[in-house]
Parts: sequence; structure tokens; C-alpha cells
Amino acid sequence: MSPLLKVEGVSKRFRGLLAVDKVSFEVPQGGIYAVIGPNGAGKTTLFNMIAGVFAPDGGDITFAGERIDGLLPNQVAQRGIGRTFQIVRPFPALTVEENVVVGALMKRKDVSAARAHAHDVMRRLDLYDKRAQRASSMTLPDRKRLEVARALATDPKLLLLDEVMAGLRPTETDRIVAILKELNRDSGLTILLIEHVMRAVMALAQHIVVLHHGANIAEGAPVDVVRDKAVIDSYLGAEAV
Ligand SMILES: Nc1ncnc2c1ncn2[C@@H]1O[C@H](COP(=O)(O)OP(=O)(O)OP(=O)(O)O)[C@@H](O)[C@H]1O
Repeated sequence: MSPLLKVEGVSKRFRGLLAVDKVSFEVPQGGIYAVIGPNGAGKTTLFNMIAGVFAPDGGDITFAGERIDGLLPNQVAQRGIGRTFQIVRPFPALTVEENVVVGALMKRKDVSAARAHAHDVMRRLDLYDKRAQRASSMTLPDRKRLEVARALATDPKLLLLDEVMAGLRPTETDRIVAILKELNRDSGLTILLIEHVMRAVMALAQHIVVLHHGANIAEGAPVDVVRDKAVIDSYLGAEAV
């Protein structure tokens, strides 16, 4: 089967800095893959290229058989890639429900259909009881789940998650991990996550890609990647293994 997402030799330079250096990997339909690596390794830049924020300086990105590198963010989103941001950015003055409806309207013209879909998504993310609350008054764990809900409301085939577990306690991390596993199992949602919280990576990912100084230094099954000497030296440290 052809992969849902194919990243081939993708690079991005910011002035003198090679932020992403000829990175290649594939994500199969229905997979949960993770990108890990130290701060500044190029993970968010890679996501930004997949999501259409930056065009790569070199390389190809193919999604569902179509080249998407160079498309604009809304064109990428229309094709079925939903994303969250490292710094959560819901509309603060809107309620939880209104925020999720905004996402749902991307693929729906009808507001009542968008609202019905938003209700579905909020139930899945344990946000339904908080739907009337303003985003600005939410706790961090709730805002993180709202960020996932907003992305999910756009009906993605591929969900890009940028550090959704950061700052959460282990019980809250486990709650999001369980929700993501359920979405993957029930709807076949393909997930690519950037994550520093290894507890979540090990619980979720079937395959890990490791970036360091922009380059892919290792990839494979989680059990193998965490024992890889280059990964331990550059990122995990010996105590993590
Ligand atoms: N818009 C930009 N302009 C200039 N330099 C940038 C820009 N975005 C990222 N960089 C630089 O590119 C490099 C990779 O950054 P990136 O944010 O992709 O790393 P990261 O792996 O996501 O890090 P973190 O784990 O801290 O989020 C860094 O040196 C960063 O300073």
C-alpha cells in the first residue's frame, strides 16, 4: 500500500542555518508515528513544511498520492491534514464550542451540521461538558484537548500534533494518549506527533523518527530507537534507557 505521507529529501534553510537537512520518511495510512529530537533539531520546521507554512528549499512532500509542498496552509488543510500548534492558540474570547465549530466549518457550509460535528468531536475529547466555557478561562490540560479538538473538527486524514503533552501531569498525558489511541483505532486516523514526553511517545508511537541538527539520525521501532547510541548521546541520555 502506498504511504499516506511521504517526505523525500526535504530541506529548509533560514539564512545561514540548515534547519532541516534532507529528511526522508513515510507514514502509512492508519499509523501513529513520532518525531523526536533535542530543542532546535528542526521538528517544528518539518511540520511547518508539511502544513504549508513554509515551502521546502529542496525535496518533495506527497500526501495521499499528491505533491503538497508549496501549497498554502488552507490548501493543505482542505486536503486532509489537521495540525495543532506548540503554543496553543484557540480564539480566547470564543467558547469551547465556538472554537470547535470554526474548525468544523472548514469542510461544511451549514452551521447546524458544523455544530453537530463539533458536538461529536467535543464528546470524543471529553470537552462536551465544558462547551459553554470561554477558551481564555480554561486550564492548560483542557486547552490542550481543545487544540486537538479544533484540528480534529476539520476532518483530517492525518493529524499533526506539536507537543500536545508539554506541561501536563502524567495522568493528563495518559488521558490524551488514551483518546488518541481510540481515535486511531475507531476512525483509522493517521497521527504524526512531535513530542518530548517519552512516556507518551512510547505508549503511542509504532515508529519513531529522530532529528538532530536538522538531519534524520535514526528511525525505527521505539524499543530499538531508544537503545540507539546516537539517539542516547544526542537526546535521551543514558538514564532514559
Ligand atoms: N522562522 C524562522 N526563522 C529563522 N530561524 C528559524 C525559524 N524557525 C525555526 N528557526 C530555527 O531553526 C532551527 C530549528 O527550529 P525548530 O523550531 O524547527 O526546532 P524544534 O526541533 O521544533 O525545537 P523545539 O523542540 O525547541 O520546539 C532552530 O535553530 C530555530 O532557531
